[in-house]
Amino acid sequence: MTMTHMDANSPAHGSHTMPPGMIPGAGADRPIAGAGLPEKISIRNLDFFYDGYRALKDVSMPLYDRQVTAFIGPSGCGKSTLLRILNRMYDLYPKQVATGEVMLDGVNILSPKQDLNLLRARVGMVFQKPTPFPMSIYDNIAFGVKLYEKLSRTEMDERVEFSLRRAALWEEVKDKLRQNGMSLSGGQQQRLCIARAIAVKPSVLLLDEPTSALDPISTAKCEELVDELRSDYCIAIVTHNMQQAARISNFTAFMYLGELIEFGNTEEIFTNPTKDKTSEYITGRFG
Ligand SMILES: Nc1ncnc2c1ncn2[C@@H]1O[C@H](COP(=O)(O)OP(=O)(O)OP(=O)(O)O)[C@@H](O)[C@H]1O
Repeated sequence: MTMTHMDANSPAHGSHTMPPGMIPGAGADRPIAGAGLPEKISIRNLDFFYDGYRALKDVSMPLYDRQVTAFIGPSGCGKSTLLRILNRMYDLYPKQVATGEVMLDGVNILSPKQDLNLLRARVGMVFQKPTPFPMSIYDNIAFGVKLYEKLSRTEMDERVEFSLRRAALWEEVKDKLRQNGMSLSGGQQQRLCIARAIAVKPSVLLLDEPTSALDPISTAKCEELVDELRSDYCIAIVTHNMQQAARISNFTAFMYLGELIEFGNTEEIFTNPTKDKTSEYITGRFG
């Protein structure tokens, strides 16, 4: 695959007829890293406001299918805000508004017509702190599934096993499925949350600093898991840990003060960034 840079800092002019692998307004619409890969999500001219405060400014970027994209940047640059838009988490708060387009499989999920329950099944989210429900390991998984599907007992058993296996937790919990999910270790709880997200058959997984509350061994396990999951899902991960971004992502988006400064192939971003700001950040000169 030929990797070239894009100029994500250029003003974007939304076009709906852009060939795949081009970003509207990216320089002279040059090909970008990942050209030719299928875009699961296309973010176009996205602005976000917290009660009038503009936290995201004209962000445009692709999230490729079966690839991991890391959002990096200093505290407050808008990483979590961007992630939370991708499953319309912000909709819970009346004074938070997104404008622009977030196309998921070609459909704008920012549209008021978007069914939010359906969206959140297709776009699963895992938070920084493990958040198992205060119920059994089995029910932690089954609870969400029941909201969307009517499964027989056998089918549900199979779904629970499938999800726990996929989250690399099955071997550790298969003999104690009726035990409370809160009794697991932090790392196991986080994998349970990943299993819970997987159980409703999403195609996108959003991970908001999923390892920042974990010890090094649990972190390594979680990173291995992300590596395995990339073959089936489009994954976006917010991380403060640049080594982690370099280890596990295929693409990296560097953000600063609500703007997307640079997007590209992770190796290129870390070894040969095009923007001074990116270079300053990844070499630890600020942030
Ligand atoms: N609920 C809120 N109300 C008002 N402003 C907010 C709210 N949440 C975030 N912001 C502001 O939006 C901007 C982006 O915040 P966001 O949490 O997305 O940044 P971040 O890059 O994820 O930061 P961190 O790495 O510290 O988690 C910041 O200026 C922040 O102060």
